[in-house]
Formats: sequence, structure tokens, C-alpha cells
Amino acid sequence: MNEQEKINAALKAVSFISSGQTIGLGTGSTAYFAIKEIGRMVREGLQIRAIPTSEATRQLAEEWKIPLANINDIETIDITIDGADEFNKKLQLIKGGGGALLREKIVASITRKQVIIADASKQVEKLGAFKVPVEVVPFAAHAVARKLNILNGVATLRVKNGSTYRTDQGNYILDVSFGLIDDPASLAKELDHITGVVEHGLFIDLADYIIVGRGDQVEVITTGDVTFKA
Ligand SMILES: O=C(CO)[C@H](O)[C@H](O)COP(=O)(O)O
Repeated sequence: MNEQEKINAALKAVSFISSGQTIGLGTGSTAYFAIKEIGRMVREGLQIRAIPTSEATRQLAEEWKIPLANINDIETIDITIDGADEFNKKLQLIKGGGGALLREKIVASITRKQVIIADASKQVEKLGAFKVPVEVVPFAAHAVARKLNILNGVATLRVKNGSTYRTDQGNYILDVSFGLIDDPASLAKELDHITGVVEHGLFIDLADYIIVGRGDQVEVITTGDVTFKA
């Protein structure tokens, strides 16, 4: 994990932003650097409105005096800049290490240009060394864990500071080891169909760009046919 790589990726991503846009603000230590830079640009006159993907990011954006909008008042987001816990060459991601996967996926789903920023350590050949975060309704936690077991997933209830971790929506997170995942898209579909799962951290067909800090370089990975989503 390299802080300078995160900063370089964040600064490159922020260069995509221009006045008049609606911007999704990601969550985590890499997104932090983008938010800080956006705050600086706002102070210098950039006119945007932003949608935070977590309460932590909302707080940060408020500290930097970045104007915020209510997601229920907008149709689409122009650009979202967010981090990832793992990504592969197909731009498939595991997210949710910071617990914000639900809002992050909602924001990504209405974003025209989803830009993921990461240091080089996040790139993997196959996803799955990082456990897949699965947000569950507390009532369903045990039932979902059993269903995940049938899919060869070993679920651990996330605990923070000695207590069961609660997301911004008051849900629990199961961190699930599936081993290395051969087909993330199929697994994502299976997870989509488990009753009691609110959302999961496999992000498939959502990222348009991944900007990777590699040493003092930045590399931009795309699917090759990046178009603006409607
Ligand atoms: O998905 C996330 C939060 O839910 C983050 O984007 C992910 O955990 C990466 O965080 P960091 O940039 O701190 O490594």
C-alpha cells in the first residue's frame, strides 16, 4: 500500500471534473485524497454539486465546503470517483472494505463515468483474496450465512471495536471468503438472489476507468470502449 500512488491516482481522476457537473464522492483512504483535492478546487471556484457515498464522506465533504445535493433530487451523476479493495483487468471489483458498498453501488448505478482509483497493490489476476463484503438485514444474518455456505462461502460477521459493525443503513456485514473467484459475474448473480442480502461488494460492469498509481506513474485501465452511460 503506497500513499503516493493513491495521491497520484486521485489527482489524475480529479482532472476529469469540470464546473457544472454532479460528482459522486467515494469512501475510503484513496477517495479521501480526491475529496481533499475537489475541496481545494471548489475553494478556487470550481462549481459542482456532490453526492457522498457514506456518512464519513459527507462529513469530509462538509469540512471541505463541497456543496452537496440530495440523491433523490437528481437523475444522473456525471462522474464518481471511488476506491476499491481489489480489481482485475476486466474492471471487476471487490468493494466494501470500508462498509459503504450499498451507497457506493447505488451511486455507481446512476453514474455516467465511474472512475476507480487505487494503488497498484489492489490489482489482482483473480478476485477473492479480499473477502467479499455482503450487507445483510440483521434479522437474516444467520440464514444468509447458511446460504452462502452452500455457495462455498465462509462468512464472518464483521465486528468493529468489539461490537457488531453496523452500516450507515443499520445493517450487518458478512465478510465472505469464496477462495479465488473464477467467475465473479456469475457469483454476483447468485448473491443478488439470496433473500436477506441487501447488497454485495462485487461490482461488475460498473467501472469505466480504473486509475492505478504505479510507482510515480499513473496507468488508466479501460474496457477499451468507454462510452458515457445513459
Ligand atoms: O469500498 C470501499 C469502502 O466501502 C473503499 O473504496 C475500499 O474499501 C477501498 O478503500 P481504501 O481506498 O481505503 O483502500
